[in-house]
Amino acid sequence: MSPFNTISLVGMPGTGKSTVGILLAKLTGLRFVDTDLDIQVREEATLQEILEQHDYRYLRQVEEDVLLNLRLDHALVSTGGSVVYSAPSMARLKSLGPVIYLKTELATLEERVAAAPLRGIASDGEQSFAQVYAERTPLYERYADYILVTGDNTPQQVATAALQLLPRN
Ligand SMILES: Nc1ncnc2c1ncn2[C@@H]1O[C@H](COP(=O)(O)OP(=O)(O)O)[C@@H](O)[C@H]1O
Ligand SMILES: O=C(O)C1=C[C@@H](OP(=O)(O)O)[C@@H](O)[C@H](O)C1
Ligand SMILES: [Mg+2]
Repeated sequence: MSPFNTISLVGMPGTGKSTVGILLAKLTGLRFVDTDLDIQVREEATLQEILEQHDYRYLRQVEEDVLLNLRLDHALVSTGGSVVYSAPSMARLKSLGPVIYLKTELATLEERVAAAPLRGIASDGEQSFAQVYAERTPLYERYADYILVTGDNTPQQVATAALQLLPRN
């Protein structure tokens, strides 16, 4: 039996929540839940289609509905970057277990996101990526139980470092 119940990863798009999350699920013996995928199944549309057919506020609302209703026990939860705009979602995640903020420098994130132009961001289209980073950083820091700076580490190294941060029951 895993010594962990629920562990959540938060952070900017491109920081590695999904990539590191599945590796950390394997290291901890937890199920892997990527809330972005549950949003897509619920809406029968990709995130990009949801953003095109509605707007970022709608995506944030769906994200909150999914976060509040999804089964999250014994799960490593990779969230979408906009989850921190929902206080109820963050309260639920924090009540279930530690929240780890994966922190990556802006320039690295910009490169990763530019390499995948169809991954949408749930923010006002008028905002630059740097403005979104500045707006969200204090939110990630506020909700984080642990802050893990990813640096130049590989996803496997980040997952191993995350495991070392966590207390065991
Ligand atoms: N530690 C890392 N080093 C190099 N590339 C990474 C790292 N973590 C993630 N990536 C790459 O960055 C991109 C975004 O990763 P992803 O896991 O989808 O981020 P998120 O879920 O936080 O948006 C992917 O192409 C992934 O392979
Ligand atoms: O940060 C954001 O606004 C978003 C991040 C995406 O997830 P990742 O953080 O996994 O890229 C996804 O939830 C959606 O496109 C909105
Ligand atoms: Mg992701």
